Amino acid sequence: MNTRELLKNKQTIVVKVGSSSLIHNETGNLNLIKLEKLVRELCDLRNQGKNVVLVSSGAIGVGRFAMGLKERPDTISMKQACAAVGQAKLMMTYQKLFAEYNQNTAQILMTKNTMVNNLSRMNAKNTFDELLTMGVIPVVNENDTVSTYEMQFGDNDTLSAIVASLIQADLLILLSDIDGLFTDDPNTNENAEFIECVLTLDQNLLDMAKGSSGSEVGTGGMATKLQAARIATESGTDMVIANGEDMGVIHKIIEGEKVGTLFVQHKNEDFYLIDFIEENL
Ligand SMILES: Nc1ncnc2c1ncn2[C@@H]1O[C@H](COP(=O)(O)OP(=O)(O)O)[C@@H](O)[C@H]1O
Ligand SMILES: N[C@@H](CCC(=O)OP(=O)(O)O)C(=O)O
Repeated sequence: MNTRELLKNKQTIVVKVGSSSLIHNETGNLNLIKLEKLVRELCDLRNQGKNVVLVSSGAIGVGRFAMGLKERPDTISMKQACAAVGQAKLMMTYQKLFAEYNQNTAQILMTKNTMVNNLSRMNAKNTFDELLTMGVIPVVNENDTVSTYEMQFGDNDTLSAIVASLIQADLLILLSDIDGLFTDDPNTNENAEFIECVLTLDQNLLDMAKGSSGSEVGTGGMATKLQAARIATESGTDMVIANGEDMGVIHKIIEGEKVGTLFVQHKNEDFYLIDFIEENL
């Protein structure tokens, strides 16, 4: 059986969706068609008996639109205020859409402290485990409203890999505005070539990922996605980066189709998530 075929057997799946996949670039408002399709795909995974966690960005972008801000907020307090407005709106929209399929959801907002503090981490893990046992889909985001630099993950690519590692998920899917990893940023280099599968994350590969985002609302570009790949694969979780333009890509991945870039897990017994967070984030 090839590596793609093995994705059919994944039982606990974390799906991360970036702001660029949820928000219309032209207007800054929510793309309800995409959200609706995302929700349908996730509910179908639940119908297949799989455990599902959604890590959703978009709080700051949605809040910015609601407040009528033309520019990206650049101060911490402005970002926090936008996130406070936007997270509530985002969650309200998710709950409405999930309710159409009778699917319960829960909101989990995390900071770096949630992970580095032993008690908080254990509480978070217990909550995830209990929710998944009850068939709920947790919707996770960074707690941007209270996060300042010292306690921030800073991007949801990293956060989603941390969540996948915490709950020992067997697959992490990052949905972005790009088909996967290329040899260079295809938005600036037309000769960039698509990479279908990555077995080893070496320096050569890390150098291909540029940090700047391709959209008005995204954060971190490809660099944070490769950092996520390191956390996931060393924790024993396969990871796929795919294009969220068509949310149908989720079932294609689970059916073993060759879409997106697959990073094959190679569990490293010497990889300690908390050490990694303290040393790198
Ligand atoms: N090597 C690379 N391969 C693919 N995309 C890259 C690469 N380097 C940089 N990028 C950029 O990363 C962007 C995706 O990241 P980002 O905008 O943060 O999306 P998201 O909101 O989905 O997290 C792409 O649109 C692309 O411009
Ligand atoms: N926590 C922030 C998003 C941070 C982030 O990583 O954004 P993205 O690059 O769009 O996944 C928010 O909800 O606006």
